[in-house]
Amino acid sequence: MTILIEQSALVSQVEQKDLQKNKNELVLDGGFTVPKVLTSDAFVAPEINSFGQTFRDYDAESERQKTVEEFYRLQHINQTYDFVKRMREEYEKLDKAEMSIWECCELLNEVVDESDPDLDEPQIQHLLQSAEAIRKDYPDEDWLHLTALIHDLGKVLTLPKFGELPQWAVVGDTFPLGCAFDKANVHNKYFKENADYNNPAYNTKNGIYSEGCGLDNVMISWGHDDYMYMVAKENGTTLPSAGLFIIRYHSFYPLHKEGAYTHLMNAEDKENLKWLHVFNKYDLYSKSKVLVDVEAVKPYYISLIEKVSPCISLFPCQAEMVKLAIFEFKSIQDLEAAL
Ligand SMILES: O[C@H]1[C@H](O)[C@@H](O)[C@H](O)[C@@H](O)[C@H]1O
Ligand SMILES: [Fe+2]
Ligand SMILES: [Fe+2]
Repeated sequence: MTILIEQSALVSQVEQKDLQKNKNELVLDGGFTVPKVLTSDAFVAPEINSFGQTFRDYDAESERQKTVEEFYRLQHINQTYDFVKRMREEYEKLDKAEMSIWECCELLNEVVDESDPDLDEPQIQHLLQSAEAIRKDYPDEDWLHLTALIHDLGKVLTLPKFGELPQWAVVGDTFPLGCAFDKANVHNKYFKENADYNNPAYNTKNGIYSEGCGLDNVMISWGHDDYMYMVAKENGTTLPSAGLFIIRYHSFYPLHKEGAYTHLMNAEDKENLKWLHVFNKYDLYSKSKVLVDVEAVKPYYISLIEKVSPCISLFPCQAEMVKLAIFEFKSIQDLEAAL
């Protein structure tokens, strides 16, 4: 996906020095500032989710609780250092299929995320709910709208055409491998059954890493975050590094919400984390049973996509997909026909 972000998106904010004292403004170390526009239409984060619980309550009795806990049991047992290494190698191959970003969004009509206690709607709704929410408060930051729109696109990995990976290999919070599992991870008791748990090379605070090594050097559990980051990089994206950081680490709740594993971050990670904190509010609290009218907002997102990227290359992992990948697919229909 080639995403061209107008330089002015960030630079123009420098001129807004007179707003710098406004507490609704994000001030970055580089001197860039991004005002949050407060209008009567501002996004208001709800206190409870659609199931009557507080958000991200993994123990509250609800219709989702058992499914979600079983998801984390499987995720914590199966995501090992070796597994992540294998998945990265598999997806780093340049085999590709092409489709438009919007076509890819529509595929998420078929995906419901089993790890999520707050939402059981098709994921296309989540993409649009989060993008619409962030758009309300940051109307001029189109790179943020786009980041929200694509941040969970990697969940297509659960679909047959993309390898039909089990949910534990695609969704849920992420965590590092190669160092000790932190208690800040939800349902962390299931790590005891992970093959890495008793490996002395991996079960100390730093494990195979050194303090401040930077998250880029850390093996994080495999899923839609890292996959989408890879897709964006391979497609030569020009999204700002904060956008890429959001895509890559938005599920790393133990770090961005609980402050665990922060000793692995470097200075650039710390800078980008500010943006992830901004983004997280819209990612989490926009989850709702009040659905976005897809057809009504489609023209805006199509124009946004056209502005930045007409098509996106995705990396399938199944053997038959790899064979087919020597062709360039212009649309999902072509892909289906070839299958
Ligand atoms: O259940 C959710 C969902 O899978 C999100 O897409 C992910 O980013 C979150 O971290 C996770 O808690
Ligand atoms: Fe996500
Ligand atoms: Fe999300």
